[in-house]
Amino acid sequence: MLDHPVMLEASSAVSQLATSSSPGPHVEAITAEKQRLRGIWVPVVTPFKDGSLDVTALRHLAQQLVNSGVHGLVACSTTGEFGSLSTTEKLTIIEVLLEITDTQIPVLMGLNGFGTADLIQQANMLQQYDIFGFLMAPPPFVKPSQTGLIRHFNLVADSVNKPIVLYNVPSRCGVALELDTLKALAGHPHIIGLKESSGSLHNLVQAIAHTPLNVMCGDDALLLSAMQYGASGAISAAAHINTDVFVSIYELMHTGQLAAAKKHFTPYEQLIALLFRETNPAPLKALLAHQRLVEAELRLPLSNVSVALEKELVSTFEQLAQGSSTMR
Ligand SMILES: O=C(O)C1=N[C@H](C(=O)O)C[C@H](O)C1
Repeated sequence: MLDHPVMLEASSAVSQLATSSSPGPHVEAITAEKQRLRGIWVPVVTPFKDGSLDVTALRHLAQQLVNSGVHGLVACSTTGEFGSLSTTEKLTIIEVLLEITDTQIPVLMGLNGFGTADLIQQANMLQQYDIFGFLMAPPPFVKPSQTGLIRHFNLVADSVNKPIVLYNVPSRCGVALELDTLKALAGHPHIIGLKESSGSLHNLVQAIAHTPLNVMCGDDALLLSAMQYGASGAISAAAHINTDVFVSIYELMHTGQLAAAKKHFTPYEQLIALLFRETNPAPLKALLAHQRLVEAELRLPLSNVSVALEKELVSTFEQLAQGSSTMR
């Protein structure tokens, strides 16, 4: 792969950056951006129709999320089926989300790949867009050591002039970002946050207590507990559904109204469990298709949920809709 001229360039950038780690003049701006990493951020599903990117549905869905008061959007994350998207499709998605948010709401971009040099190259191309920053997990399948991860993330962070939000999701990556690794990475001026999706409240609390990172809950079922312990908000796939309710829950928690937040959140617990019973985003797409927001179409190897789960999702959603007139 390194024979390609662009890859050679990126590889030499890696060697140069390995010895330097000086923050640039944009560091103060990045510190200000940290204030924006809060609230309910939605990792937007990628709508497909007859095998192609459904730009009309994406535009409509994004507009609906913005109208519902969401604090940020994430493009091309796990929920966005990044692994099945071409570079051209990723750029179209970014363009659509930036057009709809019109600089009013930050858009984070999933930065995914296997090798450091490749990620640096991708990041340099993507940062020409007016995105907020990058959401970055450890490379899946590779299982680097924690030392390797620290060098990897620092080199990518050195090469960009935008914020990076780390993404701890060992179930998908095969390796965790351990606390000492987070502490080390938090020293980089561009690394401002963590999406904690290990499913462990303990890990989330440790990251909040021992690092300066803004910690976003990445496990929808833990939203309330995470915020009780000081999470800045959530990057929540479930918040595609009745987004305004999730925004209200965040606002209530943010203002210390736990009982009221609980009253809103409890009815959603069953729906959240169903949304993750089969691999996200298949259940979510089934429910969004029921709402006629997207087609129930995924790209292989992801496939549609079972008929039984689809029925359960729809009936749980309808029950929520019936109860919502009193809750909203
Ligand atoms: O794509 C995301 O961002 C999220 N992905 C998680 C997953 O699919 O494992 C779930 C979380 O709600 C957000």
